Amino acid sequence: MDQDVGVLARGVTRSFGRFQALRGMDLTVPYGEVTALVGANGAGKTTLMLVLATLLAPDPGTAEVKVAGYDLRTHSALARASLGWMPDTFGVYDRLTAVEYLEFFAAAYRVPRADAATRIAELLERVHLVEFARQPVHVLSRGQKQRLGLARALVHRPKVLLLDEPASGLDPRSRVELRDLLRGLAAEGCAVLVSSHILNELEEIADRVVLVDQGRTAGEHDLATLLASASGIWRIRALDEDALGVALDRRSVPHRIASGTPGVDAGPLTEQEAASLLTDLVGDGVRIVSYAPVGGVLESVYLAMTEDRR
Ligand SMILES: Nc1ncnc2c1ncn2[C@@H]1O[C@H](COP(=O)(O)OP(=O)(O)OP(=O)(O)O)[C@@H](O)[C@H]1O
Repeated sequence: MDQDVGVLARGVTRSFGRFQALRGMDLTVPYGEVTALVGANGAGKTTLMLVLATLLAPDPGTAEVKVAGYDLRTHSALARASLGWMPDTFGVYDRLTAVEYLEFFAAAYRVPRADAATRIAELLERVHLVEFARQPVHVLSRGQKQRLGLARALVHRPKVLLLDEPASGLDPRSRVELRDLLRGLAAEGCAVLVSSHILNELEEIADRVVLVDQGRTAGEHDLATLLASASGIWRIRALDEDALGVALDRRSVPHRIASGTPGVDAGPLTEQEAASLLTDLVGDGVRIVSYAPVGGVLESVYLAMTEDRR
């Protein structure tokens, strides 16, 4: 059964001196899905990623930690060969061209020379860096370097992909492309783990979300279930807001005027309730201009989780 998931971690602990950064982290990253790692600054996301990438040893008390079916404590070289890693900040060798940079990593991962050239051309295409193929890496912008880093992580066709804050330096178009790329890799069977603070975007990328808090896993959720079960406030704008207020009163839906922006905030409502209410309001003849949850679901869950630390 262990072989069937990309990452299986149970009770992972890791200390730096007396400070326990990971206090029992649990995580499953299935193949064919994108799993999001979400948590506040200092929650332990990067530390966990470094452990999974075989760059940091877990403490001896760790119960279980496997990547691609390999126990990291006994078979870390095999695990490393099966995983692609993209750190949040990474060095590039400035004097190399983009192609030379990828050739270097292809050789390090022992990709056969004959395959490497085709693979590199395909990857440059995939991350939209074809025109920079022969340019030295130092001319690339931050976002372009990040895309090169992603190509580097994919050069040996890893089964497990670990990405720490991959969207942080990307412009909106590149983020959409990253999202499509990650969804594509998952569809091809890859197990993808991604950490990010851009919660609304994670909602579109991820199938599952793992919430981490102060070095522990606070919850593992299927995102569709989380979205369906979460109750939130919905901001509604109508051409005639008085008519909207009357209709909401008649249906006993709690609501108030939105502060600092046009519209009415109604709820809390689940997605199901919100969908039914929209149908009812349209049936009542209220002309709706916009209708959307205030903030995302992940954002609400995240804020609730971190509230006591403000
Ligand atoms: N090498 C280290 N030495 C000492 N403490 C460390 C070290 N690396 C991380 N820590 C501590 O471990 C905790 C977790 O850090 P980590 O970088 O994993 O958090 P994070 O969830 O990735 O945060 P962020 O969202 O800010 O990137 C922090 O309190 C940090 O100060």
